[in-house]
Amino acid sequence: MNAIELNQVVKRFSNGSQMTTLFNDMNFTVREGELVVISGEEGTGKSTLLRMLAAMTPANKGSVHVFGEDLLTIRKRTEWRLENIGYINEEGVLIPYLSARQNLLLGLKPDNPQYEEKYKQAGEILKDLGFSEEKLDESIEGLDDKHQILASIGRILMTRPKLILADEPTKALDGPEGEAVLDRLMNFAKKQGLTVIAVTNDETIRDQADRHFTVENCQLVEKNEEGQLH
Ligand SMILES: Nc1ncnc2c1ncn2[C@@H]1O[C@H](COP(=O)(O)OP(=O)(O)OP(=O)(O)O)[C@@H](O)[C@H]1O
Repeated sequence: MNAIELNQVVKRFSNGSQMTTLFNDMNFTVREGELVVISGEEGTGKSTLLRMLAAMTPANKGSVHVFGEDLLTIRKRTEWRLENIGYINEEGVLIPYLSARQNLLLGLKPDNPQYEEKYKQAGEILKDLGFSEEKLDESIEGLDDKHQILASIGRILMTRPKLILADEPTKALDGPEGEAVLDRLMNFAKKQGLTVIAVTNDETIRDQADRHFTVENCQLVEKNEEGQLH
């Protein structure tokens, strides 16, 4: 099954008397389990694309299907999003005085029958993302920026999303640090067979992706390794 199918999508915004067209008759298909990177200039609509895929903003024309669900007519939008989408951006929300593991377990009481399983799952996710055993139980405020971002990502992965939409989550980190975080995320997704659409200009991460697109002339244009059209 295709994870994503966009057909003839038009997306525009009006700012007063001015109309900005971001996408015009745009088509985009992603298979389940693919890792896709989208890069390109500021303001071309990359974040808007991710928000359309998360049913957070509708297309003006055309059709948007995610895991077979028609996002223009979907009824239980919030539930669907919580069940299927892991939306990762710069704004991680963590409780600073709790540990990374406790943040992943938020809302779950120790007497919940699922607690033990979730406790184990939280540890596994954080270790897969690069946490050492002792860092799992250190409070968030004692962790470096890289581990704080990884913990935010871990919290999103706890909901077992099928589609990860990552909008420059490592913008605040230095090149190699940010790269290491995205690398962990990509490896996690590959191992779990998750589908990923990541917006980043990091070339190393781009090389790890199955496919790479840029937004040009209101279209998603697929690039090969040399940055040329297929
Ligand atoms: N809700 C909105 N209302 C009006 N205009 C909007 C809205 N959301 C986005 N835009 C406009 O659409 C354009 C594209 O924005 P978007 O954030 O999708 O681009 P981007 O490629 O992700 O850029 P960046 O790399 O800066 O995040 C911008 O000019 C922005 O001002």
